[in-house]
Amino acid sequence: MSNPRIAFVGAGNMTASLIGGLRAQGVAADAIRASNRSTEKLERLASEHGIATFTDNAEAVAGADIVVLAVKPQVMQAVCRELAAQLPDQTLIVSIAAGITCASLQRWLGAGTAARAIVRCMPNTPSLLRQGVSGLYANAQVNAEQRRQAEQLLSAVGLALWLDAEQQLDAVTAVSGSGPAYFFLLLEAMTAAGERLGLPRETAALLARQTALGAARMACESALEASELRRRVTSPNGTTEAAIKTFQAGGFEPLVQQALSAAAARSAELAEQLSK
Ligand SMILES: NC(=O)C1=CN([C@@H]2O[C@H](COP(=O)(O)OP(=O)(O)OC[C@H]3O[C@@H](n4cnc5c(N)ncnc54)[C@H](OP(=O)(O)O)[C@@H]3O)[C@@H](O)[C@H]2O)C=CC1
Ligand SMILES: O=C(O)[C@@H]1CCC=N1
Repeated sequence: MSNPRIAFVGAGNMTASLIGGLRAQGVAADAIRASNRSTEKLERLASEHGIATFTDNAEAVAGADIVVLAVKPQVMQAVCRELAAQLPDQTLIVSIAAGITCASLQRWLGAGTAARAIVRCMPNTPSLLRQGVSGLYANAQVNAEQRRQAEQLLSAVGLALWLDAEQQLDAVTAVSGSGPAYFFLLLEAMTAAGERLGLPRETAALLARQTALGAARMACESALEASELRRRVTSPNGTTEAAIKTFQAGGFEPLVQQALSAAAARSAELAEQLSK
């Protein structure tokens, strides 16, 4: 099956990014369908991409080779139970929901059926610009062709990295799923600090944003480690050293570790709570 039919259930931000990425890669509009509870987002997707849209999830998934579950974690159980009887055993299920395990999906999609082929992914919001990164985990039922299809789907919006263990998705969520928010927090703090140091707010914001973009591109495009790139900015006894020493005296690295551990723990806790 070289041109799989893909149905998206839930037509929010992540679905809009994925469909935009697939269409930009040349996937035909008639290979893509989407459903959503309300109509506004569906109308936008239909007019931007010419895809068929539905308010009935069962209608959207009929005949699909791949069903992408892209609703919030809290409504996933109800959506799966509603679709369980509609999905043939061989359908590839791709879930992008945070903290919903393959075991829960399998149970909700029909305990009586054969084990489902499920790929769990954790993308992030830069997918909107096709600059995302996703961690992917496939259960044992996913065959080589389905792995390739899932990778192609997530690669349409950025990098797609396979994981060996489902549990690693908690760490991926902590690093890259939630990660854009950490950089935005740093931008907010740097902008406020620049303003307090006497710059107009817009100038401080522009300096901070462009610096983030330049630093991210250097980190991505250089063969050097981040630590070496940092060392090259840091003149002995200069201004950068003064700032870095202040960050470190305030416990910057252990604080980052604590923050990411809290995100990973919350991801595991959500999985536990939502599995009931
Ligand atoms: N945002 C992020 O940074 C990331 C999010 N994720 C995961 O992606 C998933 C989607 O997130 P995101 O796109 O941001 O969320 P959104 O809230 O933008 O999209 C969810 C969509 O699901 C729709 N929906 C709700 N209930 C149903 C239903 N019963 N049937 C059909 N559609 C329904 C909503 O419709 P309506 O508008 O009518 O309520 C909404 O459009 C989540 O599970 C999240 O955990 C993963 C990685 C990163
Ligand atoms: O904050 C959250 O729970 C979701 C998962 C990753 C990004 N947003």
